[in-house]
Amino acid sequence: MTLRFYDTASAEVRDFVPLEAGKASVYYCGATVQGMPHVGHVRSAIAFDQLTRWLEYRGLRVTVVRNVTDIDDKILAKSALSFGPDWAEEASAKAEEEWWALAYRYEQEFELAYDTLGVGRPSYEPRATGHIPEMHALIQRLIDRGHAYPALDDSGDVYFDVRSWSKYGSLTRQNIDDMQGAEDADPRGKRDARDFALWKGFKDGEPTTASWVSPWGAGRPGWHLECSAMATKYLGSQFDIHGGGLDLRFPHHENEMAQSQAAGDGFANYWMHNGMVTYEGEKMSKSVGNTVSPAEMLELASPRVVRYYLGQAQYRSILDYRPTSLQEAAAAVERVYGFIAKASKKFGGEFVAHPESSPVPDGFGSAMDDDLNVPQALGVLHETVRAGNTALANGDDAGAQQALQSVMAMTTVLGLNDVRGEVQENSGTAQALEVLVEAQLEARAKARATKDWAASDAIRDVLAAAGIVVEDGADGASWSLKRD
Ligand SMILES: Nc1ncnc2c1ncn2[C@@H]1O[C@H](COP(=O)(O)OP(=O)(O)OP(=O)(O)O)[C@@H](O)[C@H]1O
Ligand SMILES: [Zn+2]
Repeated sequence: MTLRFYDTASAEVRDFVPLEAGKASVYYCGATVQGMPHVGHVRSAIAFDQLTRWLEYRGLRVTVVRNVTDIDDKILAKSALSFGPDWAEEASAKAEEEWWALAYRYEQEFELAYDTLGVGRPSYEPRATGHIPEMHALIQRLIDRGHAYPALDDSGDVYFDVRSWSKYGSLTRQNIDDMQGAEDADPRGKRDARDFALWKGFKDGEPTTASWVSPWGAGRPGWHLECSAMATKYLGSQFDIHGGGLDLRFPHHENEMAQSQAAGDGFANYWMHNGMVTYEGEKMSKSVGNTVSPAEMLELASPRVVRYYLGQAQYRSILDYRPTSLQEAAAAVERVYGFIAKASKKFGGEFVAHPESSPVPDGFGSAMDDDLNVPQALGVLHETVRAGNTALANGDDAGAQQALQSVMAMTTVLGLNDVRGEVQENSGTAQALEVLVEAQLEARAKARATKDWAASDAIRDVLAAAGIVVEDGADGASWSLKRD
């Protein structure tokens, strides 16, 4: 079996051949921490979390770097607003908030959303502000090779010279003359309006804390440069996969690729881009104001349902948000976890204790190998659940146990068992709950045997109040946790 991914740079699905056998290095663009996360951001992180988990499942040792862009025009502008009369940010925001405090506050909101929804922590999460020397070194290499120049005016900026790099535009297959100008600086200081800022000279009125000394004068780095410097610092001058949302393909990734390759680095071998979460057809975006935050979605559904919903489409497709889609996801999760609960109660925790050591079905594996075809993989998951339920109903213990192990392996590799705030089927909490509820059900059975209906109903009410549903069947009472 071969892993294959769609590579945006070559516009084709390519066999994945890592630079170093048995290893994979992945960099994907993290958040510009200028505001609250929305579920579009989280979908991106879930897509690359699925990639990481799948590479690991296939036996690769994966190094993942996801940056935090903690210095940026938008962060400074938001902080400046907090000092000015127009301040009208979210009620929770403190007035007069320094840019670095604002960035850190939002960084933590992103971390909380990632953790709640089971996005594994990367191997490392560099902040742009911690890598200024590496950025200077990259600018210097570009100047030395004739691909960058200090601004022609006195702004103190340094620009990448797009005309000096013949491959400029190759990631997005654009002709340089058809491209828009870069809007990050006054065009009077540039050789070409498309030249983009590597370094932004300090301007009056900006906070001095957002300024670093450099050979070209005080200032701060440009966004594109930040990612190039951080990716190569940790993953080397050439690495396997660079990821991010499709909206970043141009100009961000085009510029990253141009400046890194012009500096002499091989840079990314594969470029992978997740599709957008849209709301009524339009990209969910802070600037459009059509966002749904993870916290809002988590009021409508449990973390596992939200994770399922955001991760169920193939990562390159558009996910158009409709509130009813959460109900469909909830029903799917209910089917899968209803089976896990029933079967693990019957066969005990050992069948779900080490899901990572059980293999996934072949059909699931080949779907994931094929550019992470999650919808097809989920088809196999649901088929296995159906087969497991049939086996349970027919008293086919071996078949049901096998289905249970497969289902645990599949849900684990999809990250559905790492969400926060759900009782994990294989945890000590689940086992303790099992013992306590069974004791209650035994007491209830005794009460019923002596026709003490008041006592039996009282036990049922206590369990119901704790969110436990009791069902009486031919084989006695069974219980389950009430789900969304
Ligand atoms: N609506 C969306 N759907 C899917 N991925 C998204 C969406 N919006 C942003 N992303 C991705 O999330 C990651 C972090 O994004 P970043 O902080 O740069 O946000 P952004 O694009 O500036 O968001 P916004 O447009 O809301 O300001 C990037 O990989 C980006 O492509
Ligand atoms: Zn980036």
